[in-house]
Amino acid sequence: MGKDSNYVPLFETKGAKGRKLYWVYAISVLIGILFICFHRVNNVPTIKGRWGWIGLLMAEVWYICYWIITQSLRCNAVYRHTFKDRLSHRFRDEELPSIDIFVCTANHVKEPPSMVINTVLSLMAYNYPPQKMNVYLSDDGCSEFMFFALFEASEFSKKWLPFCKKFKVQTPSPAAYFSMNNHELSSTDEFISIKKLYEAMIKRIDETTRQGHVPEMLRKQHKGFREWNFISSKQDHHTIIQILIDKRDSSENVDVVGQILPTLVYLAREKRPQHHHHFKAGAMNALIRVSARISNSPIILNVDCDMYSNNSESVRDALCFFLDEEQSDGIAFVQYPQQFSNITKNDLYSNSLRLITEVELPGLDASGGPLYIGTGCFHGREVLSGKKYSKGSKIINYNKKGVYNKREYRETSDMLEETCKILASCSYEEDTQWGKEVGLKYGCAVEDVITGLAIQCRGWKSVYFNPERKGFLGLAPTTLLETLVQHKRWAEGNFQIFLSKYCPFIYGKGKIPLKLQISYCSFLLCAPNWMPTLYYTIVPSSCLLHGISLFPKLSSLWMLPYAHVAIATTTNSLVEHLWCGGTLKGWWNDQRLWLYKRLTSYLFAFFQTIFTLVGFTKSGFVVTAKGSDNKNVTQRYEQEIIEFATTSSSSTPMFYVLATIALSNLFCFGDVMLRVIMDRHEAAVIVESLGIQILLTGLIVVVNLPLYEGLFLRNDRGCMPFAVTCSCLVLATFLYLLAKY
Ligand SMILES: O=c1ccn([C@@H]2O[C@H](COP(=O)(O)OP(=O)(O)O[C@H]3O[C@H](CO)[C@@H](O)[C@H](O)[C@H]3O)[C@@H](O)[C@H]2O)c(=O)[nH]1
Ligand SMILES: [Mn+2]
Repeated sequence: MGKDSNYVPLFETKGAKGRKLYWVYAISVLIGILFICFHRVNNVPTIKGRWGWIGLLMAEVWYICYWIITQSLRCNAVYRHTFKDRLSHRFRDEELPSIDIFVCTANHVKEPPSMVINTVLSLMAYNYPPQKMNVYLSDDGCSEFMFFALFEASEFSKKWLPFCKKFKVQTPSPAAYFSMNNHELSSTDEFISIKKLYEAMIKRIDETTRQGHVPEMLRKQHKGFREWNFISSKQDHHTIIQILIDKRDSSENVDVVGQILPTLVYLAREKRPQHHHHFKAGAMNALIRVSARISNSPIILNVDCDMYSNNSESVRDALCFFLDEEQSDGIAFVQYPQQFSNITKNDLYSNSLRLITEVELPGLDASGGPLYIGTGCFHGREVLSGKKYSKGSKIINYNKKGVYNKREYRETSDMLEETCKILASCSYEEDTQWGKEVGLKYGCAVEDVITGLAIQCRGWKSVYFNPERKGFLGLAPTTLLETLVQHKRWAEGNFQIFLSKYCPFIYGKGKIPLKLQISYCSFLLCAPNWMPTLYYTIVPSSCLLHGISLFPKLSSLWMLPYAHVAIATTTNSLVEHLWCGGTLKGWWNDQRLWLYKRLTSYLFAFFQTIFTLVGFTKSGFVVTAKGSDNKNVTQRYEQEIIEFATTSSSSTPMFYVLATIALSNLFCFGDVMLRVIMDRHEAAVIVESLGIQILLTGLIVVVNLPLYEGLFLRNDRGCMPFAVTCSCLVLATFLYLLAKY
C-alpha cells in the first residue's frame, strides 16, 4: 500500500496555549535582572565588603545565565495524542511488528524479586498479540532468588494473563491490582482464587529470599538452578541464560485457556573482575545482542525493574508514532515520563519530577525531541544499534506490513541458550564499537541521556508521550539520603557529558537545533549551581555580623528590581507547581530540596566529575533502593517526617554540609535579631540597610526548621546521627566565632 489520499493520521501534535502571558513574565524578569546587574556593577564598595559584593555579582551572573538557558525549555511546548482505534483498523494483529521488552535489575536486596516480577507480569499483560512479545530480564546481581522468582512468575502468568484479558484489567501489576480498594470483582470466585495464588507465590519468593537459599525441592523444578552450582561470586561468573517460556514451543507454553504466552528470558551476563561491566549500559547492550538472536524485534522497550506498566495500551500508543504513514519519518524513540506510585501527598523529597513531566519534557518535545531518560522508552532496534538517519528513514516501514521479524530458529532452546552465552560474554565486546558507536554508550553515569543525544545527532527525532492514564509507575527514593545520592549521580553524569566531546554545543553543532542544544545544557549544567548557592547561603548571612550591607537599602529605589525579580520568579514557580498538580506545602518542600540538592548532590557531583576527568577516581553507579524494608522508615516517609538517619557512613558528608550551613545561618540570624531587639535606636538603621540580608538568612532558617528538629528535638530513629549533631555544632560555632571576631 503506497501513500494514499485517504491517509488518516495515527497521532496528532498540539501546541501549548497561553504562552503570551509567560513571555510577559519572562521579559519583565529579564528587565529586572538587567537593572540588578547595572546596580551591582556601578556600586561596588571601595573597602568594606568589596569582595563579598564582587562574589555576589558573580553568583548572580551565573544565575542569570542559567536562568536564560532554562527559558529554552519553556518558550514552547507540544502535546501528543494518539488514535489507537485507527491503528487497529489499519493493521491486523498479524501485521503488527513484534516487540522486545527489556527489564534491568541489579541487586536483589535493593530491588526485591517480588517487586521485579510484578513489573515483568505487568509487561507480559499488554494488550498486544502475545506471539509478538518477548520479555527479557537482565539480572546484574546474578541472583538465584531472582531466577526463582521469575520462574514462579512464568508459572503464575499462565493464570494471570487470561484473568487480565477476561476482565480487562487496567492495572496489570498484581501487587498494584490487589492493593486497590473498591473492586467490582472482589467477591467473585475467580478473583479470590487468583489472589490466593498470587499471595502464596509471593510468600514463597519472600521466604526463600529471606532464608538465603532456594530449597533443594524447589530447585528440582527447573534445570536452570544447576547453573548456580558453579558460581562462587557475583562479580566473577559465566553467563546464565534461561529461556523460561519459549513461545515457539506452542504445545507447552500456553496459558490455561490455550493462548500462547510471550517469550520470557532470564539473563545474567558474564562478569569478570578484569573486565568493566559498565553498569546498566553494559546490561542493555548484552540484551540487545541476545535478543537479536532470539527474537530480533524491530521495537525495543526498556524499563527499570521497579517501573511496572500501568496502562495495557502503551505498546499500541507507541506504535501510533512509529507506524504513521506520513509523520513517522525519522522518529527514533518514544519516551514516556518517569512517574511514581509512592509519592506522598506533599511530595516530601520533591521526587515526583512534576515540573519535568508536565513542563520541561513537552518543552523539549517542541525543540526537537525529549531526552532519553532511561526507562519507559520505546526504541527502534536499528537506531539503537547505531544506524544513521537518511531521508525518509522510518523505524518500521509502513509498506512492508507484517514482514518484520520473520526470524525463526529451528534450534532447540537449549542450543539457542548456548549460542547466546557467547553474545553476553565479557570478551565479546573487545575491539568492537559496542559502547561507542553501537548500543548504549559507556563511561557516563547517565548512559541514557548521552545515548539519546547521540541518536539525535545522527539525525533522528524523538517524541514525548504523556497519556492521561499513566504508562509506567515506579518507586521513588524514600529517604533524604537516597534522594540526594540519586541526584548526585544524575548531576555527575550530566556534567560529565558537558565536559566531554559530547558537549551539545560541539558535538551537536549543525546536527540538532540550537534550541535543543541549549535545552540539553539546562540539564547538563545543573552541577555548577552549587557554587553560587553555597555563596548565597554563607556570605550574606556572615556579613550580617559586621553590618556589611550587600544589597540596596530598603528605602532605595534600587530595591524595586530585586523585589520584582524575587516576587515574580517565586510566584511563577508556585503557580507552575500548583498547575502541575502539587500542593502549597509540596512547593515549600520543593524549595528545601532545591537548596539541599545544590548544597550537596551538585557539590559532590561537581568534584567527582572533575576528579574522574583528571583520573583520580572512577565514576560508579549506586543503585537506588526501591522502598525500604524497615517499617519505621516507611512509616516516617508516609507521615512526611524527613529521614536523617544513615546506614552507610560514607554518605554522611552530605549531612555534615547541610547541618553546618543550617546552624551557621541560625547563629547569624540569632545574632542580628538579638541586636535589633536589644538596641531600639540601632534597630531601624540595621533593618534599613540589612533588610534583604536578614530576610534571606531568615528564609534559610525557616526552610531548615525540619533539620533543626532532626538535630535537637526529635528522638525517633530517623533523627540526625549523634556524631553529626555534635561535630556540626562545634564546627558551626567555630565558624560563627571566626566570622564575628
Ligand atoms: O549495574 C547496574 C546498575 C543498575 N542497573 C539497573 O538500572 C536501573 C536504574 O537504576 P536505579 O538505581 O533505579 O537508578 P535511577 O536513578 O532510578 O534510574 C534513572 O537514571 C539512570 C541513569 O542514572 C537510568 O539508567 C535509569 O533508566 C533511570 O530510570 C535499575 O533497573 C537497575 O537495576 C543495572 O542493570 N546494572
Ligand atoms: Mn529507579
